[in-house]
Amino acid sequence: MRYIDLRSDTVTRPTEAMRQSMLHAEVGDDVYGEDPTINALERRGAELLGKEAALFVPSGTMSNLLAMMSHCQRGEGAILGSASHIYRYEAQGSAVLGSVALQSVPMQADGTLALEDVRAAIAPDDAHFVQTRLVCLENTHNGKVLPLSYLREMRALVDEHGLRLHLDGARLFNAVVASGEPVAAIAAPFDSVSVCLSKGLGAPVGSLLVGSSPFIARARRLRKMLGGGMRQAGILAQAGLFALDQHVARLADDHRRARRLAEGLAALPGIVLNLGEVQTNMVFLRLAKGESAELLAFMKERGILFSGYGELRLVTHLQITDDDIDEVIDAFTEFLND
Ligand SMILES: Cc1ncc(COP(=O)(O)O)c(CN[C@H](C(=O)O)[C@H](C)O)c1O
Repeated sequence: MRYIDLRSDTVTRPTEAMRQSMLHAEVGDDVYGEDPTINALERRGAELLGKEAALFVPSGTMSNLLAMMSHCQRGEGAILGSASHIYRYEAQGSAVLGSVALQSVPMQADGTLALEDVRAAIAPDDAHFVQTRLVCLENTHNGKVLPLSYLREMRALVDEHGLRLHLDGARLFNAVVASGEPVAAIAAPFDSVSVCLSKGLGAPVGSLLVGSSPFIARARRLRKMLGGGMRQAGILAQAGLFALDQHVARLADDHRRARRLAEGLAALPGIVLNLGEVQTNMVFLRLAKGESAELLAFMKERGILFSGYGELRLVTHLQITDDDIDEVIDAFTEFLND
């Protein structure tokens, strides 16, 4: 059965054209630095984001973990949002494996961290406290784009305190396409950026961690320590190169479909949805009454998948078509009329 799978943009599958491109990728042993396709992808990532170097990593979770462990020594602290992926959905790996103290602050509705909350969370230089070293942001966060002006304000704050700034840019290119800002401009305020190739960009595997040469050299050693050293992974890196060439501009299609889905659902009685929050490929909604579990079961029977507990999340991506959007709106209409 073909599902209309709106659970996440992590479910994207390589297109036939991407597979063909992967088939002929040149490969080598990446632990020796000899995989020409991985080397090309890392160069491309560094150039695109305006940084010195980049590292191809098997997942966004590992990419963020390497960033945290490369910026922070054992016992140092990182300030991040209480609803951020690093804090909530990466098994607190940077605390468990990197001994990084996670200093969470509330996230604003728009995905930002209030500057005053971050300032207040910076530990005093006193042996009773951790030494705060890093601040982490996420862009997009739950599909929302952080304003460039805000990123620059946060840069000024971290500079004021001699801290570093990391971006979990799992969906950075969604932010680029939605904002019209060049990717290098969004990356500029950050010391390091993690970018997922395996979400909306449609590669089967992988992320790029981008930063200074010394930072990436340390991250590369830590990746090996964590067992992330790869061999002939140029086959996967080629998918990343293909995605950067062919799948960035088309993210606008995902955003358009998410908007159309949100407008269709918002018009239905019994759906609680904030259209203003639909800025890229994610639609969040609640039922005015009734159980989400019942809705999810009803939809699954009709070959429609999405996720969430309480607040439901529907994510458009490469494999979601205009007809799929119509079908989902019709299924919601049927559910609500029952
Ligand atoms: C902002 C952000 N940063 C990092 C990651 C981790 O990427 P992977 O480790 O899955 O490659 C994700 C994955 N997010 C996944 C999803 O959205 O379905 C799940 C929740 O892990 C993410 O959303």
